[in-house]
Amino acid sequence: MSTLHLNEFSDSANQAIAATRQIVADLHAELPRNDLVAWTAGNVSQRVDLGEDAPEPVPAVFVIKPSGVSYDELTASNMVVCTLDGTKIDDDTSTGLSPSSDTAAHAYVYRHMPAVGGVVHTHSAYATSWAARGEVIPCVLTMMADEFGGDVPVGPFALIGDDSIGRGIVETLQGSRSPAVLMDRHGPFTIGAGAQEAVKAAVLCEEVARTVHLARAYGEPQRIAQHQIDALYARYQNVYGQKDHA
Ligand SMILES: O=C(CO)[C@@H](O)[C@H](O)COP(=O)(O)O
Repeated sequence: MSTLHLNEFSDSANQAIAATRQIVADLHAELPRNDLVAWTAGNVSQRVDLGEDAPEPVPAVFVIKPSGVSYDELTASNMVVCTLDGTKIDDDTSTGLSPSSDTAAHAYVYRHMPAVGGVVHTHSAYATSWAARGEVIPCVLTMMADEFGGDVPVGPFALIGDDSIGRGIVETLQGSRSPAVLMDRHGPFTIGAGAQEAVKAAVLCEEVARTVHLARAYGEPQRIAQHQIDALYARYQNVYGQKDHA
């Protein structure tokens, strides 16, 4: 198939893509702000559903950062637009501006988890130290029950560059309440309804990785009973926060 260009999409699709490029560029600033990344090693993406405006066979695209570019230099105009097979479209960025090296993993998640609208990857220090040991973070804090609905699971060891990481994320998170997976000896990947929710999960994943690590330095924290985890999860997911307020 020849390279798609943005001008093949409808006006409303272009507006949705432009808005998403701004959202994804802005959310990348949260990674260094929350101390989740070193240098350029972390990325955020968000799906754009094109609905009835889709030029067949492209029902959705996603927006992700270019690889290896400083967070300070990320703007809406250098966010890369890809089809769900991970191919960059002609998106008015330079042809030399390659998407993140984790693009194939994000694309695999979008293809296999239709409810997921945002994906984040970081190498945040404490979560990555659990990943380095291949150790599940046990649900010993109410915040974990709230956000993750249980333990933060570990996914398989997988090499970067093809579908392997994406397959590991999907295998681990499909059917799980957790929006975070610690990929074995790599680091955390998080998902959400949109990129903002996935960034939130990345921030909270690092927070619970840090606090459980600190707790274990002085003792053996106890896992919360399953019925209490279920009650906390139900309350946080359904009652916490403001109604009709992002
Ligand atoms: O884990 C790795 C590399 O080992 C990746 O997560 C990269 O560190 C992400 O960098 P970008 O290509 O997104 O800039």
